Amino acid sequence: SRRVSGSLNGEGLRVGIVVAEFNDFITSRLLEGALAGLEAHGVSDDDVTIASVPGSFEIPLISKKLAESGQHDAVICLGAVIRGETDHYNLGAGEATKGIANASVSSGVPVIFGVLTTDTLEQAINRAGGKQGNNGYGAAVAAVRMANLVRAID
Ligand SMILES: O=c1[nH]c(NC[C@H](O)[C@H](O)[C@H](O)CO)c([N+](=O)[O-])c(=O)[nH]1
Repeated sequence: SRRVSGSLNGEGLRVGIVVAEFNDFITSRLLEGALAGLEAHGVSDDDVTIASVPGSFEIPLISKKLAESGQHDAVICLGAVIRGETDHYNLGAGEATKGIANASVSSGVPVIFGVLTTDTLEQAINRAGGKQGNNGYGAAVAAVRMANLVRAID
């Protein structure tokens, strides 16, 4: 049998990042983590494009546009949907998740889900550079691996 895997070598890869401004106390840290992860894996800063959107609900459209542009080998989506009193949480989180998955499958370009969906701000903080690490960094590693895996398969 043959194994096809996505290498961790990000040299030459072009990566788009869509980051939500809502909860920017959290999302700015996710962005820092993602940029650190890309750099640690050899992606040149010149090959990284960052697009800011108002909130996670707007991520699907811009991630789809970046993916379909043909200018990026992967797109990373960063946001923080924190369950507040409003049921905005359920609507936003579900739509963002579905929209991001659709952007990837419909474009054929890896679109990485780096949107925190937590009950509390503390949980989000812990996943944006706190005790549980930084989800942004993990999203960057997934982006490199998926971009290389798609290249290996195509
Ligand atoms: O990214 C988020 N956007 C949120 N709302 C804004 C939404 O994403 C859109 O930007 C807004 O509805 C305008 O379309 C959130 N809440 O309302 O709770 C949230 O927790 N996270």
